[in-house]
Amino acid sequence: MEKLVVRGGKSLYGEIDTSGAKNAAVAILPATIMASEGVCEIENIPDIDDVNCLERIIESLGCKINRSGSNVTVDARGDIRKIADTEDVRKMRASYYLIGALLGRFKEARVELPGGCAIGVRPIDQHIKGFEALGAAVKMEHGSIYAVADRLIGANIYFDVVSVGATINVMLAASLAEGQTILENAAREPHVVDVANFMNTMGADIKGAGTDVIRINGVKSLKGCSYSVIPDQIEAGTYMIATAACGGEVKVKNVIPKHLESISAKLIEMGVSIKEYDDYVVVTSDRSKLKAINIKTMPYPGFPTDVQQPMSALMCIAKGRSIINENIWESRFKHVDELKKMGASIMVESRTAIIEGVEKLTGAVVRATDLRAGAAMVIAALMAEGKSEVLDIEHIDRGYPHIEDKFRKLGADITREKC
Ligand SMILES: CC(=O)N[C@H]1[C@@H](OP(=O)(O)OP(=O)(O)OC[C@H]2O[C@@H](n3ccc(=O)[nH]c3=O)[C@H](O)[C@@H]2O)O[C@H](CO)[C@@H](O)[C@@H]1O
Ligand SMILES: C=C(OP(=O)(O)O)C(=O)O
Repeated sequence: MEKLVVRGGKSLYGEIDTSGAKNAAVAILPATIMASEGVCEIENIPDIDDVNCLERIIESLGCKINRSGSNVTVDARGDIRKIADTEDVRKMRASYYLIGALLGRFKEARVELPGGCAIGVRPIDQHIKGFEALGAAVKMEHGSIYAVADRLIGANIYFDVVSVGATINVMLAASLAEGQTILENAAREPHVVDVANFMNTMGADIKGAGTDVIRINGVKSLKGCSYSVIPDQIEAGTYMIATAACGGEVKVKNVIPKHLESISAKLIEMGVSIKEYDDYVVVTSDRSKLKAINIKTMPYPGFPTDVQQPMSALMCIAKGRSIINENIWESRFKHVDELKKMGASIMVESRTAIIEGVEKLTGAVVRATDLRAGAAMVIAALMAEGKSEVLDIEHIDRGYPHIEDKFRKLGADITREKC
C-alpha cells in the first residue's frame, strides 16, 4: 500500500502536459475488440490503473495487446471469448462497455457487473433498455449481465436520463446492427464524440455525436485503424484548480480549451486569470484574492460532476460562502469529512454542500474516498500549512497518471511512500 506525503504551502509554477482522457480511453479500448479485420493502433492512452485493468481484461478475451508508452495496439482478429469474468471487470466502471462491444460483434456477451467509484447508486437500466430495443434479450444472473440476440436491428431509443455510459454502450452495439438507430436525449460529453470519431475511423457510420440526437447507420463489420485519444478535460481542470488553490502561474498544455469552458468560467468568477490559446491555457492565481462562487453539476456542457470534488477543496479558502449543488450523483460528498480534518468549514445537506471560506487549511492524515475525492485531498494538502498524508491512493491511480511527478514538476513538495 502506498500514500502521498505532501508538505503544503508552495506556489505552483511551470508547465504541465495533460494526458489522454480516461473516460474516452476506457471506452475506446473495449471498442477495439469490435474490429474483426486489421489492428487498432491507439495513441495518447493515459498510464492509469483503469487502463491497465482493461488491457488485462481484453487480453483475457483472447486479443493481443502491445503497449509502448502511451501507444497501445489491439489485435482482436480470430477467436475471442464472449465472456468477461475476471476480478478486473468488477474493479472498474468502464468494463460495462464490453457488453455493447461484444454484443455488437458477436450478438452475445456475458460480463460481470462493473465496479467504479462509490458515488451513489449506479444503475445500468438505460444501457439494458437500449440493448433490448435493438432486439437483445438481457438478463442478470450470478452477478453478470448476459445479453444475446439472433440479430440486432436498429431502433429509436429515447434515454430517460442523460447517461454517458448508456449513450456510448448502445452506440457501440448499434454500429453493427441492421439499419438505423436514433439515440435521443444522448449525452454530449467530449468523450462521447471521441468514441464516435474512433468508431467512424473503424468504418462505422455515426452522425450527430456532441448533440442530443445521434444517428447510427449499422455497418456489416469494423476494421482496425489508427487513432489518438483527446486530452483529459478532468485532469486538466484538476491542475487548473490546484494552481488557483496554491497560487502561481501554470501553463496547462495539450488541452482543447473549448472542453474546459465551464471550469475556466468558474475559476475566472473566483478571481483567477485564465488565458486560452490554441492547445494550452495559462492559469495565474493570487490565492489571497479568491472569491466564493456557486456551482451546479450538470451533463456537458454544464459543470462536470467529476470536477466538483477538486473544486470543493479550492472553495474552502475562497472568501465568503460557496454553494455546490451535485445534480448527477447522490453521494459525492464523502470527501467532505476529510476536508474538515484539515480545518475546512463545510455543511452537507442531501445533494448540497455549503462551504464557508477559512483563512487556511492545516495538514492532516486524510483518505482518498474515491478517485476525484483523492484529487481534492491532494489539492487541499498542497495548499495546507504543514505536512499531510493522503491514504488509499489506489483510487487516485485509477484515473490520474503519475500525479506526484506532475505536481513535483510544478514545484510541489509531494512524494509517494510505502504505508
Ligand atoms: C467511465 C466513465 O465514463 N465514467 C463517467 C460516466 O459514468 P457513468 O457512465 O456511469 O454515468 P452516467 O452518465 O451514466 O450517469 C449519469 C446519471 O444517470 C443515471 N443513470 C445512468 C445510467 C442508467 O442506466 N441509469 C441511470 O439512471 C446515474 O445514476 C447518474 O445519476 O459519466 C459520469 C457523469 O458524467 C462521470 O461521473 C463518470 O466519471
Ligand atoms: C467517477 C469516475 O470514474 P468511474 O465512472 O470510472 O468510476 C470519474 O472518472 O470521476
